[in-house]
Amino acid sequence: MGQTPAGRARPVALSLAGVTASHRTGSLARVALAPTTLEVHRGETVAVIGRSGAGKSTLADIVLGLRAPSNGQVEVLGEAWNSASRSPQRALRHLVQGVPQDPATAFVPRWSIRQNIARAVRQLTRDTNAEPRIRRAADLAQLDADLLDRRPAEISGGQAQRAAIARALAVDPAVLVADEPTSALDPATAQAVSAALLEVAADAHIALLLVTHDLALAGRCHRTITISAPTH
Ligand SMILES: Nc1ncnc2c1ncn2[C@@H]1O[C@H](COP(=O)(O)OP(=O)(O)OP(=O)(O)O)[C@@H](O)[C@H]1O
Repeated sequence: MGQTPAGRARPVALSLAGVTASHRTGSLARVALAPTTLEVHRGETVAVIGRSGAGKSTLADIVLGLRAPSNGQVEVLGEAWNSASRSPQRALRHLVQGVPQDPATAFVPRWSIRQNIARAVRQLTRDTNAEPRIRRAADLAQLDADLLDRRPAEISGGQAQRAAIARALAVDPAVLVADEPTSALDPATAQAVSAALLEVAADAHIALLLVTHDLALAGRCHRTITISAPTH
């Protein structure tokens, strides 16, 4: 258990120990992430900054379970989550959710936002009654409930990003990974969506890993870690 800045003890949601990654191009393996060790508690917001190419998105993908690390372990709520020899177990998948740069990638275009979120709930939890989860998640993400019956293309970019946050929240994650989630939005909308994300993490006791180039936004997180490009 650790102390959050609010002073309350909260469990560790995400733990990385000596995690590295390399990308293979043909026969050449190139180190993409220098050894990274990190703990994030429930309700804690951590900004991930660093130069272009330093490995921030690689780190985000490893935490999301989208790629395996070369070395080291990732644990979620104390359970083995991702390593070179163990990919994420299906039963734990709901625990780590992503908020993508482009919310369109989170949704099936021909379905309403409600149907999209209901599908995520069905696939990732055993809950057969998605509606209360959808309403709570929309409320937390500050998404107007009237927009739930529209298709992704029928809402604005900022609303779509709130819908993507709601989709992630509906399955009750312990960890949220947002990789430059507001880079496609105008400054005022980006500001509002970022504020909503930080509030969500606190309100739903979620560990937030926020990859950003925006130092002002990083300054509003509890903590910032800097990823440095690996030395070859
Ligand atoms: N699919 C890939 N195949 C080969 N190399 C890759 C691949 N994706 C990323 N890399 C390399 O891995 C390193 C880390 O890339 P990554 O995308 O994680 O950086 P980043 O810090 O997120 O950069 P940015 O801020 O520009 O988004 C870079 O050297 C990049 O060129």
